[in-house]
Formats: sequence, C-alpha cells, structure tokens
Amino acid sequence: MPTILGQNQYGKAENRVVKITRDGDTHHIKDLNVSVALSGDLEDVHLSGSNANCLPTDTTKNTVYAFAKEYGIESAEQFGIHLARHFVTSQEPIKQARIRIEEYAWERIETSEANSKFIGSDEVKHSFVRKGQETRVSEITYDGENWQVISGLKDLIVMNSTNSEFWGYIKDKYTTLQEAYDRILATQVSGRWRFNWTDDEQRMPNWEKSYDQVKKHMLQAFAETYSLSLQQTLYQMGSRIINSRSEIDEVRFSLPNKHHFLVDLEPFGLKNDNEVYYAADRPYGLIEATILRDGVEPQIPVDMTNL
Ligand SMILES: O=c1[nH]c(=O)c2[nH]c(=O)[nH]c2[nH]1
Repeated sequence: MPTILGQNQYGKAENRVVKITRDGDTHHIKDLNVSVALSGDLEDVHLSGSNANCLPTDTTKNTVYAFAKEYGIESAEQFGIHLARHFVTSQEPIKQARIRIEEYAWERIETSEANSKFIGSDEVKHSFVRKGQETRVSEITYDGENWQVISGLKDLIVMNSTNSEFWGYIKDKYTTLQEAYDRILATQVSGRWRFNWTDDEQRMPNWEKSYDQVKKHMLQAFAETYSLSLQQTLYQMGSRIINSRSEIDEVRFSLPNKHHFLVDLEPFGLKNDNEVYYAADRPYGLIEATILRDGVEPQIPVDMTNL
C-alpha cells in the first residue's frame, strides 16, 4: 500500500539552560526550558535514509547553549528569535523553525536584619527563590488526649549562584567528580516541622504567623550560609528554625541536590566563564536529615512522602 509522509518536524526538546550574568556581586538568572522543532526538505531523511539534509538534534541542543553564551538571554522572545533565525538562514534545507520556551522566574531572597547590616543590603545578591507558591502541608493527630501537629512545605525551589563549594570528599576507584570551589547550589525544599504544643487550647500557637516565620528563617539561612555541602546548608536551615521558633522542637528536610553542570563550550571556540549551565533533572543527590531541640525525641517519620 502506498503511503505518504505528512507533516513532520524534529529537534531537541527541553534543553534546560541556566544563564548567570555576574554584575560584580549582583547576579542575574535566566532559567529556560527551550524546545527546538525544525521542518523543511526532510523527505529523504524519512524515505531514503539519507541524512544529507539533517541537522542533528544534538547540534540544535549545542546551539542553544552556545547562543546563551554568545548573545546572552535578554528575554525568552529575543533568544527564541535568534535561534529560529539562525536555523532557517544557516541551513538551506531547514525552512521553518519553531522554538518553544518556558521560563522559570526567580526572585531574590531577602536577608535577615543582622546580615543586612553586615552586607549593607536587604537582599542577598546571589540567592534566589523560584516564583510560584510552594505547597503547604500539615498533619494533625489526636488520640483523645494529646495532639501532634506537624506542618511543612514542599516544592519550594531555591538557588545560590555562588558561595557553595564541595571538595575534600572520599575518592575511590569509581570517583570521577571534580572538586568544586564555586558551584551553583539549588534544591527543591521539602520540609516538615513538629510543634511542641500537645494539649492546652489556650496556648495554641498562631499557625499562620508561625508558618510565615519558619519559611522566612529557612530561606534566610539558605541564603546566608556559605556552603561546603548541601548537608551543611540543611543543618543550618534546621537549626535556624529551632533557634528562632520556640514552638518547634523538630525539623526534617528532604533536599534533592538539583545539579547544574557547566556546559563545555570549548568545541565552539567559546569560554564558559561560569555562565552557562545545564540544569539536570535526574539523577539527583538526595540529602535528608532531622534537626532536633536538645533532649527531644524524634517523631517525624524518616520517609515523609506520604506526610
Ligand atoms: O553537597 C553535596 N553533598 C554530597 O554529598 C554530594 N555528593 C556529590 O556527588 N555532590 C555532592 N554535593
């Protein structure tokens, strides 16, 4: 039975590119998910197996990262226009390019009063929280006598574009990781905290105010910690909460290490001066720990996924 080739397009989808622009101490982030779809004289590629008209999808990916360095990312629209024009004008068989871009917005983390005096600003210039609300969670248990209240949040995404190192770790014959003296530290916070309130209705905490304050302290500790590991940052976040909120005795965090790998731009004759990163989604390191007020027994379950 004769068949015909209908509409067709191809390209690399979901190129996660993070561009950090360093204006002295003040860093700016552009975080995009770029999908390239090309079409044109591609019948032969499908019908005869000749790839003479095929620009590899791998090349379209490299172009996204190289353009982030060469032209910067002023806006998603400007970046998309650059890419689309490039594919159509540089490759004769390519007649149409469709660039779809999702942009993830970030805002700066406001610093604590103490640190603000120290750094002379209300904002940490390299610490960001991704826009879009986290999900707030809680679990309330009552046995007729005592209450247990655990609150928390998930999907709160934060990033430090500097002040993070990781080195001095064990190296065995399977270790290939290079030591890092200035890396991006990013995580999607899942946290739970347990209140020490159990019974007296008169002395119930102000749950709304408590949540806002816990979140604020957690973010400030993330932003203000010069990190030698995500484990160390986690501990700082937890202890900042315990030390500043007397109503809370226990905090548990599950922090995926959202790896950002520097893209090798050397093959394109470009120097990547800690600017263009590939944001990997998996696999990821998963760092989990409980921080307790001294003398308190842990009660938050180790596995918080169903909490
Ligand atoms: O902060 C980190 N902690 C680790 O345990 C670890 N392991 C790894 O490969 N990278 C990192 N980063």
